[in-house]
Amino acid sequence: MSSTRKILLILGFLSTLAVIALIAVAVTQNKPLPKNIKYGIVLDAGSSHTNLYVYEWPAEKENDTGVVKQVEVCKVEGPGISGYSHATEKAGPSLAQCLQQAKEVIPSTQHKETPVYLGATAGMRLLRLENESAADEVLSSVETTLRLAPFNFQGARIITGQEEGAYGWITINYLLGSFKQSGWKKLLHSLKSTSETSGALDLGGASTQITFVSKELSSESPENQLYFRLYGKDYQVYTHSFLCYGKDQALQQKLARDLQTVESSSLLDPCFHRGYQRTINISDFFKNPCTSDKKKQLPFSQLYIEGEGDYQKCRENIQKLFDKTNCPYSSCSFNGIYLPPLQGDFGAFSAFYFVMNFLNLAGEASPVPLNKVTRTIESFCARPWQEVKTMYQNIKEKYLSEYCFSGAYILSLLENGYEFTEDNWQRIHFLGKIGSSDAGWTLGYMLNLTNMIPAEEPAVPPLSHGSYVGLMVLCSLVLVSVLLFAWLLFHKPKCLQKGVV
Ligand SMILES: Nc1ccn([C@@H]2O[C@H](COP(=O)(O)OP(=O)(O)OP(=O)(O)O)[C@@H](O)[C@H]2O)c(=O)n1
Ligand SMILES: [Ca+2]
Repeated sequence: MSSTRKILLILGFLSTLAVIALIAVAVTQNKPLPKNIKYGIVLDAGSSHTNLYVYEWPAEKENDTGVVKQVEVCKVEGPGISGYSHATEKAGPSLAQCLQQAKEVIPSTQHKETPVYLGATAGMRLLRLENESAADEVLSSVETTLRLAPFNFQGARIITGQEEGAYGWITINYLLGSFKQSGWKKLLHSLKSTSETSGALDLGGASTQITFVSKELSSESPENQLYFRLYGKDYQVYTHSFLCYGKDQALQQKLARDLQTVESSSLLDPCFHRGYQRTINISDFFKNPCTSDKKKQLPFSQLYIEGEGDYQKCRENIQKLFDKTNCPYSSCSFNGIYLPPLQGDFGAFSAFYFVMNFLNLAGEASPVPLNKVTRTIESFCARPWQEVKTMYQNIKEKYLSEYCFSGAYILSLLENGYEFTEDNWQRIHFLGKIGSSDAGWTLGYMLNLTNMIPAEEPAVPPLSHGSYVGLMVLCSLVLVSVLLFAWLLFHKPKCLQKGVV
């Protein structure tokens, strides 16, 4: 064997060894470390009920988008915390069972470091207007209970309508991955220019929020304008929260209007099914800040409501809740509130979803056209109460009896209030969950308070661990093949040489 051949053989052998070593190091050195999971708890103290959410995320990926997910939701028994205004000391203890559930989900070694937040929404905003000291007592009762839990208490407060709108928008766009793409996805998205955000529509029991990115640069109404810098991008967002326009309070407002013209203590209501009856107490009715301006002395203390099941009449009745007469801006939704032109897709959640989902109109696969939605709600309202009740025996009577009103109210709010049309109706997507997480303001609230959404894009390697190892292996294999090929080409072994028999 010639000396050059020997050197080549050694070189070939050494490079094969080097490649094997390289692959071994790449695979072992970059093996992901065992997952270090963090947890966070948010209580959504809504007007109709309280939900406790447990979120988890890998500690080392805290600043990435889309890594936080909901692992548990617990529905607190009984009314929302604002419902404890006559027994404020009972508000806190009502949360005990769900806190116990959170203790079981989160490993006990991590209880102390797990932040817990409580945000109260429109029910408590109303209670604060009606009876401030009762609202304070309710909040201090829930604070006492939360401080006694083994978690890291971070506060219990009434959030503003603006915050509620903004955090709902952050939640859905975080979960939909609209904020940030990394690596190849980012390149693909910038080519397709699809990195748009979705607007957020939230319908609660006592308030409703509309939030979306608006191109209208000059802000006519600064209180509706929010600026965010998220993952290195600026967002100009419009938001408004309508107190008293959640579905329960809208019904109260409608009834308060009806009460202005009733002649006796019984009322024929087109928004309830034929055969349905309900009694309301007049004494408490006008204490509510949503109805107090319609206060009227009546010669009876109870109102007997009887359903009529007439969708068209119900729509006309509800439409009166949206005052379109005065607009001090270039454009308005209703009640003189600024609304820039609607833009982009919208995610509609909470009662928007509960109601449309019940009516099979959420259109999870593809949006249901507006005329079909109208026809469906119209025929649902026309069904007699006995028939509806028999058909849906496992649905709470309170919810079931109001789906006709709610369907008509949702259409009225979207069509008359915000002026969605047949065309852009298709851009509304009714959604309950995105992945495993509920759509709502709680996730966005936690992301903000734990500083998990950076203003600037974090410096991340362009390739994921898997792609990096894959590329290493591929390059190494190519290298070995080239070397082997070169060796074979220049130093054909005897057995491959022509003429050797
Ligand atoms: N399966 C369900 C669940 C809830 N609801 C109704 O939907 C409304 C809104 O519920 P939710 O979004 O939970 O409101 P809250 O958060 O309690 O109210 P707010 O946000 O205004 O404080 C309530 O009237 C509730 O009765 C319903 O019709 N069907
Ligand atoms: Ca809510």
